[in-house]
Amino acid sequence: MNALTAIQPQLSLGDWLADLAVDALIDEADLSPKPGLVDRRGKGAHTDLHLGLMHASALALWPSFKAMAEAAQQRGAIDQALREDVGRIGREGEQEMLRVTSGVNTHRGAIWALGLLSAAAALDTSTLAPPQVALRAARLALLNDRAAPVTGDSHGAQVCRLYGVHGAREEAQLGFPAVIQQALPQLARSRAAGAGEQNARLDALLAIMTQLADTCVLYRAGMAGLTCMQSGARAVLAAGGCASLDGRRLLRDLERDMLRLRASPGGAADLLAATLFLDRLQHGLPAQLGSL
Ligand SMILES: CC(C)(COP(=O)(O)OP(=O)(O)OC[C@H]1O[C@@H](n2cnc3c(N)ncnc32)[C@H](O[C@H]2O[C@H](COP(=O)(O)OP(=O)(O)OP(=O)(O)O)[C@@H](O)[C@H]2O)[C@@H]1O)[C@@H](O)C(=O)NCCC(=O)NCCS
Ligand SMILES: Nc1ncnc2[nH]cnc12
Repeated sequence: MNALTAIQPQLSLGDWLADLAVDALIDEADLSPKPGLVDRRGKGAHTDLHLGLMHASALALWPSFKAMAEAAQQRGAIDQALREDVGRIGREGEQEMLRVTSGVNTHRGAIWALGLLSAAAALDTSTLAPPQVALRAARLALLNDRAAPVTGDSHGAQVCRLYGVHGAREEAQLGFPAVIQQALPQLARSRAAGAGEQNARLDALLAIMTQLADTCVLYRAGMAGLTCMQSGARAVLAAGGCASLDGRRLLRDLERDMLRLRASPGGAADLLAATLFLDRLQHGLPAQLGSL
């Protein structure tokens, strides 16, 4: 032990991954101006959500993310037992979220995405590059959770049937293509172009929105709403992104259209949080953790 380690608090891998997950959720919620979503300016297209609730929900999920990471560390392999541990902890996390928010669904999709990614990261800390972590999360998501209630009546399941699209489950099972192929490359491009961190993150959100079948948007605003979201996001990026004047004007137009349709891209918001999580994770373990 040296003078530095003596004054530093002990940090476990589970603590660190839960910190990253909660930070990603809070950074996503705070990022502004996001079209249709809760941000620092207000409630977006929602009546029952606000920024304080998003923060309270994110903080309440810390123990669940830690528990999912620890389960992965203890099991040490992608198998049925780990899948069912993660499913059980995720469902308990959902209950805690609903308790803290008095029944409002703030982060259902985020528990799923960040829970799988936290477990996937904890499984092998020697390979924390985003594609590898996403691939491990996909392999876990592909396993059947025998304890999961079979209802098929979630909003996501309803619109997936109606429109023949893939929702949150398939996004994870495919290795988070919206994050790996759209958001992270856009984040890097916008940073390299000098956009500034907040604009680069907004551009990453828009990159997700250009392609995603966001079941929240489909449920509230149908295919017309989804088309509006995707084409509006494409227009902003084609005009130079959120750091450009033309891009900002088009972002305002997109927000106006989303609010008119009552459309909220909650799925895209969750995947932005997943993007921010993987972006930080790839810088590796902090010194306090040492080699695991
Ligand atoms: C496999 C599950 C993710 C369940 O998926 P399913 O599609 O069956 O269920 P939904 O209840 O619809 O939840 C999916 C949530 O995922 C987000 N999402 C949407 N589209 C996508 C997409 N294409 N890719 C990735 N993620 C996506 C989205 O979450 C966000 O939106 C929520 C807020 O939306 P809001 O507009 O308020 O909608 P509602 O409150 O539902 O209604 P209205 O207000 O419109 O009336 C917010 O939560 C964001 O996070 C979707 O909501 C998995 O969750 C599962 O299996 N759950 C069962 C329990 C379990 O076993 N959990 C363990 C998992 S580790
Ligand atoms: N900022 C946000 N606004 C609305 N729904 C969300 N789901 C996840 N993040 C969200």
